[in-house]
Amino acid sequence: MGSSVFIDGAVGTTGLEIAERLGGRSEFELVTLDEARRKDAGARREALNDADFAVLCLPDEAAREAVSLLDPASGTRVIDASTAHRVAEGWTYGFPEVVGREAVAGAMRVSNPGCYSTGFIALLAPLVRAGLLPADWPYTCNAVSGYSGGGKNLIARFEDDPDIAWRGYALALGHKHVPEMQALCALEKAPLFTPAVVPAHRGMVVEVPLPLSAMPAAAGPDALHAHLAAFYAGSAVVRMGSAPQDGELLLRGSRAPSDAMDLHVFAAADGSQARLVAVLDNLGKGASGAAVQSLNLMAGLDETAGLRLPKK
Ligand SMILES: NC(=O)C1=CN([C@@H]2O[C@H](COP(=O)(O)OP(=O)(O)OC[C@H]3O[C@@H](n4cnc5c(N)ncnc54)[C@H](OP(=O)(O)O)[C@@H]3O)[C@@H](O)[C@H]2O)C=CC1
Ligand SMILES: CC(=O)N[C@@H](CCC(=O)OP(=O)(O)O)C(=O)O
Repeated sequence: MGSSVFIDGAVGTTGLEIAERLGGRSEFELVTLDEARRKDAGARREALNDADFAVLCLPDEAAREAVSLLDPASGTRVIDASTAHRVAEGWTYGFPEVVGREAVAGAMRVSNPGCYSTGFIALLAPLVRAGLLPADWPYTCNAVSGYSGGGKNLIARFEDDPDIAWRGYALALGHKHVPEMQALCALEKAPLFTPAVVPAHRGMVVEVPLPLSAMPAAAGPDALHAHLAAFYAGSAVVRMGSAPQDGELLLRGSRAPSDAMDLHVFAAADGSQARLVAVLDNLGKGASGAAVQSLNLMAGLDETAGLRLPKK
């Protein structure tokens, strides 16, 4: 029999997609609670402590509660999809390509990265750590997400009001992903992050514009591209994207679900400016795909088992 996996929040957007990726796999035995008991603290406590792995697909408060229901002696290993433990002590950040596969494989507590943070960290962390971009620069990050990134409530909002063409938010800055973006990239200053939602169900584009000629100690675009390509050479999930046709990058509303992430380095011909761009699925590498990748590693399996990795 496979390892038991309890999904707390199994009927939510992220939970359903994790269950889909685990369904039919003999290495795991899925445990969920029925409708009458799924929010019952006693039933959740029992399921959490009985499972080999618990995957929390809950709002932050409910995720904190789930952790408080765990008996440390139970040995249950946890993956939390919420923001609650991303920079918390004792938690491993579930981005194996960046923190190391062994760190995730051996962890008891793994915090799944935020969707926007996944794109930002994939682009910047290797470059800043290698000294190809400065750690003390005030970076900006512009991003758009499909509305499933906001879970059931935002899905309902966009489906009820098809007239919304663009929704800017976090207008007072300080979006909840900023602390993990700053910490994982070892940045001295918090990035200025401007997220927005577009009327597509899934998919996202995360961009870091770089005024290279104004930045002290910044490498040129070719060196940035070469370093990212080498850094992710061993990954089937994070890839360098192919050059867009006709000079445009499109996010299609009909995009199929994907657990891959494609990175691009676009640059001015004279190398004075560049745009680092990550294209991913908020429900794929941005949430459920990332959780399954970490779960695979924690269970000692091939990290890509059960993932949806389309050709470029
Ligand atoms: N959607 C995305 O693209 C991403 C989501 N995440 C994170 O993943 C987590 C889940 O998000 P998402 O799936 O989108 O959200 P949803 O709102 O779609 O689902 C959350 C689920 O949790 C259930 N729930 C709430 N409180 C409790 C409780 N006390 N006990 C048991 N179940 C509870 C909800 O129940 P009910 O159905 O009754 O409301 C709902 O089914 C969040 O922390 C989110 O920020 C992270 C990255 C990307
Ligand atoms: C479009 C949208 O609303 N996106 C969510 C982030 C989704 C995500 O990554 O969730 P957690 O960090 O909560 O786990 C937001 O900006 O709050």
